Amino acid sequence: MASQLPAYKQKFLEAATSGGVLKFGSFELKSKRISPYFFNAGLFHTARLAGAIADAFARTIIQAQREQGLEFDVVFGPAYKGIPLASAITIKLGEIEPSNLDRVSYSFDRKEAKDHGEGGNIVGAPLKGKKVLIVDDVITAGTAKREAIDKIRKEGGIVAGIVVALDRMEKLPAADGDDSKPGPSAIGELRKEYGIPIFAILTLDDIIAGMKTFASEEEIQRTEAYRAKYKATD
Ligand SMILES: O=P(O)(O)OC[C@H]1O[C@H](OP(=O)(O)OP(=O)(O)O)[C@H](O)[C@@H]1O
Ligand SMILES: O=C(O)c1cc(=O)[nH]c(=O)[nH]1
Repeated sequence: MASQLPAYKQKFLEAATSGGVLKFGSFELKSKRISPYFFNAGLFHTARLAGAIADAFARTIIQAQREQGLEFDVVFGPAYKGIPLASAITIKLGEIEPSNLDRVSYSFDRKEAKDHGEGGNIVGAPLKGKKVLIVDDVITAGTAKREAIDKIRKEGGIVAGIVVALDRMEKLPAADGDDSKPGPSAIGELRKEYGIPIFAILTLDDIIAGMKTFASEEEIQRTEAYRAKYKATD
């Protein structure tokens, strides 16, 4: 239930709801699935909402450091929505734990390489030899995270883990295109394949539990039906 979430996650869910970040309707995803809900992290654009998402990420990251030994030098945000996240989270980490975390840098990629000036693909901290933590808004099929991992490795970085605002808890797209069959989760396969830890502030289950207080019965039913259709087996 949403009321059983830790206070900082509950606060984040309330910020997402009050900021209109969580939308209901019909949305085509990067994976081409048609979803009745959409988490638009681009709407965390006011000082208050940008602070709220950065705070929730920073607390999740610090908890993962304390409890699971997560170690990193650079916070990397994949273009585009990961870019403001990486810079805001880095500032927040330095504010919350200056003695330990004001040494952390941020970095992000360009969707298209720049061929003049400093050139290249990466803006911010160089990644060579660094432990790199990927931060992003949402994980659905994991495609964007695989692309980010490839880019970081190509630059000589070591991927330390991934933190997302929302795990949609979806199965990997089926190789034969038949999404009606059960399948493993995008997040679980990434963990196994790359041997990295992955953390999410919220999951679809948290959102559905929270929806009882702010969404219509029809929106809840459509979101539950989508979860039943695409939820991973693990
Ligand atoms: O788990 P996946 O199936 O990869 O999908 C989720 C990703 O797709 C979107 O990014 P997109 O590449 O559309 O870029 P944007 O940040 O420019 O919106 C979204 O911001 C997530 O990062
Ligand atoms: O899978 C996606 O493309 C996606 C889902 C979502 O909820 N939000 C988003 O920005 N992208």
